[in-house]
Amino acid sequence: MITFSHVSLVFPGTRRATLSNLSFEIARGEFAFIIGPTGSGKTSIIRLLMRQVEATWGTVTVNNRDLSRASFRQFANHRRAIGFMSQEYELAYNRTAYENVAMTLELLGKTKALARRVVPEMLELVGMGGREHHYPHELSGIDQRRVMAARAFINQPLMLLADEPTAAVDPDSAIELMRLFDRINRTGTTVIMTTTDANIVNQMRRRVLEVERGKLVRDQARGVYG
Ligand SMILES: Nc1ncnc2c1ncn2[C@@H]1O[C@H](COP(=O)(O)OP(=O)(O)OP(=O)(O)O)[C@@H](O)[C@H]1O
Repeated sequence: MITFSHVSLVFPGTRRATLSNLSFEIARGEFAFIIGPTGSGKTSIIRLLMRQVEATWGTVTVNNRDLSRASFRQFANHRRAIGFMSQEYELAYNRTAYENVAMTLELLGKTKALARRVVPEMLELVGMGGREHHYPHELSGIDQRRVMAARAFINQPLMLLADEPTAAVDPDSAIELMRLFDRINRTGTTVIMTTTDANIVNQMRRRVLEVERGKLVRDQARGVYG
């Protein structure tokens, strides 16, 4: 589903390559952690997948389509197939949990009737059933992340990209969030997640891609943090 083929990324005005000659494949339905120290290039991999940045050399292919050659329409379809969750608390503060999740559907031009049917189901799935009408400030950090996950997943994307989603979450809550990601993964969605949290990587035992100074130094099935 995803192929990085000899991908290098050099940001304009910088001397050192942020990513150097990265090659790997991720199959549909996989769950992969991207680990590595701060500044190693984890977020840049996610940004390449979203085509927020383009490879300087090499190709990033998703579903046999070279992202750098995608037409505007193909790019729009590509972005619709991605659910994204960052490490920021980024719910709209003046909207309820329900409205925050329904917003994704609204942006995609879906009807309110559809939202009324699927949003409560999704909030139930992430463990927020009965709290649809709570505002973000009334929710704990972990519950806000649950709503963020619901928002990223409501469109049933082919892949869920998460950039350090457990940052600033206590260890128990981080594990809970991982159970949720596991549940999402079991529906067939490919999950790719950056993290520096050894505990969750060691508990989940999923594929581990380790980057160090922009190079892929380890690709291990059922890996540990190391
Ligand atoms: N737009 C940019 N212009 C120049 N350099 C950049 C840009 N974006 C990222 N970098 C550099 O690329 C390197 C890798 O950054 P990246 O955010 O991918 O690392 P990371 O592993 O995700 O780090 P963190 O754990 O801190 O998020 C860093 O040295 C960063 O300063």
